[in-house]
Amino acid sequence: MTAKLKPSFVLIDLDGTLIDSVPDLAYCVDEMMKQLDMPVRGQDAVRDWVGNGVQRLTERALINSVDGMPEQELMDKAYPIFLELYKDNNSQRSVVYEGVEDGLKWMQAQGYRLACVTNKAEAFTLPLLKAKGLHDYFEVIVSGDTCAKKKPDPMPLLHAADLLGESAENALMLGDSQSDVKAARAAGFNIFCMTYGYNHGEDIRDYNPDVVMDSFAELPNYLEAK
Ligand SMILES: O=C(O)COP(=O)(O)O
Ligand SMILES: [Mg+2]
Repeated sequence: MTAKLKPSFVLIDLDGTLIDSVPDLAYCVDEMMKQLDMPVRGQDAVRDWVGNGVQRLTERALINSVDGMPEQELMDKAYPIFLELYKDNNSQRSVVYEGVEDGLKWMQAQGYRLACVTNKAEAFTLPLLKAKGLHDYFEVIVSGDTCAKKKPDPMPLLHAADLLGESAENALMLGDSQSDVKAARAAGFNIFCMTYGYNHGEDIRDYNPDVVMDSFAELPNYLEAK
């Protein structure tokens, strides 16, 4: 990409983009597995399973695979255990990526309105953003259970645009996964992706985002003041 963009507003993904939440998610997955007398999965496996919400993460942990479904009976037993654990272990092990806070401040100083759009359920999104001091950067927060559909569907992105009262045309999404790229394309947004995030073990470059960045510190290379 050569010319700098001047998007109408900026939507930002949470897990793998703003915050490395895998340490807490993996802790909860492994504690759940122990309670079920099943083998623990570890952070490396969990990192490849994040991005489609906590229900899908629980299903993947139970079958130890990104694809497929567990027996309903096992899921019915496991999911409430995971929810209870994640309620109490939502942020203490999670870390805001380097450069993120300065990048958020920089975008605001350029005149950009910011929204967060995540597949994480609202009961976990809001406490995590608050605990990490990021909540107040966002005018709008759309969680995984805010709309009838999650990313990769464009619905949560378009809902955020609606809540901001902004046109979806020429908006920008910052994300880390193929769900972010697909949702952004379907909504007609530009999409920049972070190399450090989670994309089910695949290189995000294979999904052709407009820009691939190693840090929010690179944003001034691609955005001009509004
Ligand atoms: O999988 C989740 O719970 C959330 O993932 P996201 O913040 O990257 O959308
Ligand atoms: Mg993500």
